[in-house]
Amino acid sequence: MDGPLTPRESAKFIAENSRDVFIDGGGVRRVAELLFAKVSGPELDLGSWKALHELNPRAADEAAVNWVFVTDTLNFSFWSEHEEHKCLVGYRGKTYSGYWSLCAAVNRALDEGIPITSASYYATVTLEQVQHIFRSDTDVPMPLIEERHRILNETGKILLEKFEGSFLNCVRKSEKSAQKLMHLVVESFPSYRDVTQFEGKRISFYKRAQILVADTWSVLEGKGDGCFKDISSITMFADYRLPQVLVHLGALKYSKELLEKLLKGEMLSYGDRQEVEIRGCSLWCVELIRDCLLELIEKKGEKTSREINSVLLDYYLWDYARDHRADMKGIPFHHTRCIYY
Ligand SMILES: Nc1nc2c(c(CN[C@H]3C=C[C@H](O)[C@@H]3O)cn2[C@@H]2O[C@H](COP(=O)(O)O)[C@@H](O)[C@H]2O)c(=O)[nH]1
Repeated sequence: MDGPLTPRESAKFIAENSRDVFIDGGGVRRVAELLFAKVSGPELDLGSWKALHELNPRAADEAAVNWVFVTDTLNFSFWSEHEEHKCLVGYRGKTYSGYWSLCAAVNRALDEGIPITSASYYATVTLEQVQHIFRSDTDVPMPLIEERHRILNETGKILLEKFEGSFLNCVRKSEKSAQKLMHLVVESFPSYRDVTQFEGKRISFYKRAQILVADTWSVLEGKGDGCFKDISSITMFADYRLPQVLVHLGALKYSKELLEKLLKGEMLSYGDRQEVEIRGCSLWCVELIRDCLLELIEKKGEKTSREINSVLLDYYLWDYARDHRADMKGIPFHHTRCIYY
């Protein structure tokens, strides 16, 4: 049986058939212009992955690659039903929420001498140990903690069996191809198989596999084993924050019916038509923004040796969403509880 459409093909197909989510051409151009002003700045640069984020590893060694692997294996579903009542993790004097609470908990465990990034440890870690490692400073635990435990055991065992316990061996098997690495990850690790149906076709988003490839590229600083010649083929990562920021910036629009549903905080299930339309149109929207930005650079003759790709645009927009949380208060994000994003 053929594999699913690639994430890019999936997104195009969804955008062409979407009923409740729409891409706004004017908004796409405005976001491209916002990004054009940053094109020579520090944010749209590979180095920002370390420079702007104190919890990310400083090193570019095997331990750092294994830090990225365990973190992206658990990189899903941090949202809470009530924004003011959520999981928080204090680390080195700062309090972290959402995705960063995961990274803070991993670094706290390492400081406590718990080898949470070692497959030989997390392949057999117990639920109680996982609950301790990812404990919250509030009475709201990290969501899906049992699923996180199951996935750690499953993923650790496979990494030991197939890749001698180190994700760097998986990277090296991909011969510096981002696509080969993404597919090797999806074939080897079941929890990364972010695949569903739309209008009778099998489609893929591979959100965690794509961000894993991107974060591996970033932690290795685009050099050596991380010098992926085809990194530009990786698309944005279809999570629940990017749609919110794209609506906030006017590049994406929801139908009245869908907006009302989201404002009520109604849950959407993984694979629901509207959930797929939100993820697919967001992905396609970022592809169009990238195309528009590259045209602007060409037209205005902005001399930049720098590579502009969907990964760097995604990182920038995700960080923008983080930094503009207050401005985005009125813009709902869709609530889907799953292990894929
Ligand atoms: N599209 C996209 N989705 C991303 C990320 C990241 C973390 N990447 C950072 C690390 C290094 C880079 O420089 C990035 O700054 C997490 N997520 C997703 O967001 C959601 C969590 O959101 P909140 O509840 O607000 O923390 C959840 O689905 C999670 O899977 C990204 O970069 N892009």
